Amino acid sequence: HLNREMWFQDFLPSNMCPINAKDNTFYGIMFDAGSTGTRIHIYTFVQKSPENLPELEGEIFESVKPGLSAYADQPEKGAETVKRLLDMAIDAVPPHLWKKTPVVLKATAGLRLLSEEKAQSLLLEVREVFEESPFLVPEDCVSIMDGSYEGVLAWITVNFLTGQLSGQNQHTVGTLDLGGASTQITFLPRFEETLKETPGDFLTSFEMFNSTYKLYTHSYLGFGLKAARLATLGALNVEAVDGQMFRSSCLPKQLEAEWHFGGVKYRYGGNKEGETGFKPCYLEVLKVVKGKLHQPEEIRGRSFYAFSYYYDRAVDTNLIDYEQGGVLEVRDFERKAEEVCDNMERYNSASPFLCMDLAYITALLKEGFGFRDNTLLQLTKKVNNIETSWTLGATFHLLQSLGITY
Ligand SMILES: O=c1[nH]cnc2c1ncn2[C@@H]1O[C@H](COP(=O)(O)OP(=O)(O)O)[C@@H](O)[C@H]1O
Ligand SMILES: [Ca+2]
Repeated sequence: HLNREMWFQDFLPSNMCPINAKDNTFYGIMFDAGSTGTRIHIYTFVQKSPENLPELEGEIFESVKPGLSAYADQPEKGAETVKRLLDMAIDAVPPHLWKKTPVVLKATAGLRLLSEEKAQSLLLEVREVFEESPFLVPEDCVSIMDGSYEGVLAWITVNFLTGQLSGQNQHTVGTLDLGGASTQITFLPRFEETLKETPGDFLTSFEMFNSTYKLYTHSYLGFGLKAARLATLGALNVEAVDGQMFRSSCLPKQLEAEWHFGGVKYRYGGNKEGETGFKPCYLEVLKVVKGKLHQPEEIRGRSFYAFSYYYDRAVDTNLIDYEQGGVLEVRDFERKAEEVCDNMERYNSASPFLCMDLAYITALLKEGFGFRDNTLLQLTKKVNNIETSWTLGATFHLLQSLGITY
């Protein structure tokens, strides 16, 4: 369970407090070592006077691909990618504040799936990079984050940015994060019934503004979009993948190609002789999710914020605008999956996995979590120009635990 500190009361969304003079600026650096990429988030906070609350002023964001787990056998090279991103922070943070600016890296599903030994040697190399930097390096500066934190911290970010964690009328929103290797669902249950019928390890409590929030949250390892591709192909947890050809009705008939994920090379292709298209494809992806996820009744009637690969695939298929995002219904993903899967030749300039990805997203939402066709999804990349990522929630926690904010 999360600790029950009240770490939010010192922060207000910057749009709620007009910014005047920058009397006192401070920074926090959070690295997201995701399964498909490594990202740096450099947050700027302004504390105008001791009695005023610090405000989140802005963010500098940069990312590199692939993620650390692709360097499982070359940890030093992996750490080098982190170093290059950290050099950005050297430029962004004024020298006199370097020593007061904490830097932390949290890894998610990519490293969770590696062997303990390989993951630890990667983290060790990153730690050395941090220790050689001029920044404040806390004791626990590099780690693999627990999946339940990932969901809760993203929920905090979104609800903080939308102003739901302050003031009276709090209408918190649930969050859906679809990563490469894992996926998270998080919401604040409104009904006693939900708490009763939910397994204990899906509930996480914490306190803020003198209220205790008991969140429903779960991270499904192996249910991220890229892990789901492997599962659909039947290549997940297969010992000797070398040379083996994995085929699917979700891929263009004539396709034969190679794909690298998590340091492993996979050969995959279409159903040359057999069926292709939405119907057979949906049956394939259904096997990956059916009966594998907990379905809280309450989410059927609620709307959710969705980001990461939900956002990316909606952009790729023109369901939403890249800059604006937008509101979709679950059935919009299904319609688009049908359109793409039944016309793969027309979409062959896009990723060969587009049909599989859309079919999987549809199956995950409908058959996995149990959402309705008309459940509303707010697709969001940024709120007030800040990335919707667990990293902001993690930075609040970090600053509070270091006593940088009171
Ligand atoms: O800061 C961010 N802003 C927006 N999207 C992000 C951010 N960080 C990660 N993503 C999205 O997350 C997805 C990749 O997931 P990731 O590599 O984090 O896998 P994981 O969460 O399973 O470890 C991509 O869709 C990527 O665009
Ligand atoms: Ca992620």
